[in-house]
Amino acid sequence: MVKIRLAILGVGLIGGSFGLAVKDKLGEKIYITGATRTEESRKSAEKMKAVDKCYLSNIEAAKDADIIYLSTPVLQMVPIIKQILPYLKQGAIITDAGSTKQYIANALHKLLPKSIYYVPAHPMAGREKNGVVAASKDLFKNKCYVLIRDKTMLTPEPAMQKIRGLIELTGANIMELDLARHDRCASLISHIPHITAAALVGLLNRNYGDIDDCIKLAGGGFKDTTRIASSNADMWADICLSNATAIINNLQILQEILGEVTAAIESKDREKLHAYFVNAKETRDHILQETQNIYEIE
Ligand SMILES: NC(=O)c1ccc[n+]([C@@H]2O[C@H](COP(=O)([O-])OP(=O)(O)OC[C@H]3O[C@@H](n4cnc5c(N)ncnc54)[C@H](O)[C@@H]3O)[C@@H](O)[C@H]2O)c1
Ligand SMILES: O=C(O)C(=O)C[C@]1(C(=O)O)C=C[C@@H](O)C=C1
Repeated sequence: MVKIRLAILGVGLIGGSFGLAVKDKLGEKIYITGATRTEESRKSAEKMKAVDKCYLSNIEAAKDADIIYLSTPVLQMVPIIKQILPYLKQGAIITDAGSTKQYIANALHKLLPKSIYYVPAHPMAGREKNGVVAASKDLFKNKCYVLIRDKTMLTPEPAMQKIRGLIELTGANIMELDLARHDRCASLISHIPHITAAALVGLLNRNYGDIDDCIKLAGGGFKDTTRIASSNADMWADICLSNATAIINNLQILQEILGEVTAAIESKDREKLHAYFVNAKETRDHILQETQNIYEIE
């Protein structure tokens, strides 16, 4: 039986969940190697059966692989490719789960020989917990998984289809986007919300004298808007630096919006404040209606 050989570099929440999902569907038809940085996570990855064999070396994990799945923080990915490139098989396909896409794609465009292919992708699913112990085979089920198709990329169609086929095994809904649109949209729908959630917690920190009473007061509002502030700092620092233009642009717009609200409160402009909340409610209700299927499943 011909086995697909998959290497997952960075077996954490996302890499571990991907391993569990494809192993669940392919069983003995796939052999999965993994790489982690610590002995503890190496052992956990094997114990959870997210991979068949886990190494503390990216080269060991990647050298015989047909497909390489990168799931480390974004800024680790290019150095890892440089490290493993001399050991990769001809025809190997690299894909990644990074939350930003232009930075990695531009770097790999310059780096990869014609015989190694790159298919950028991004699962729009996750949790505020990290590490393989938080992984689950159903993490991507019914969630959006972006596959990048971009005219600047020379990826052959069979390589695209191979990665599409693997992603389909996770039960995700695949959506195609180009690089620039992906990074713009991800900044709005994911990156700015994370930065803002952290800012709400930062605001509390700046009023530290009141923190005990604030926590006693906390209802759903704080919890609902700050769950994602518990996410992995390593991952988010890399996302901010690798999608800087879109993030800075949208943060400036957000500051303008907050400036308008501040001015409306200062000038006691009730009509403006009312319109601010009406617009937000209408837009969010519309979004919920559009994405009803996703929310019903949850
Ligand atoms: N968490 C989410 O919600 C989410 C969702 C979609 C995509 N992503 C992206 O997926 C990637 C992984 O995120 P995660 O949430 O799984 O993080 P994680 O911390 O759970 O896992 C990352 C793993 O990579 C390992 N690692 C880091 N540097 C390494 C290196 N140089 N060599 C080998 N292993 C290394 C870490 O030890 C860890 O096991 C990131 O690029 C992130 O942007 C995250
Ligand atoms: O649900 C969560 O905890 C997430 O934050 C997941 C989330 C998101 O913003 O939606 C976070 C980053 C990823 O790149 C993709 C998905």
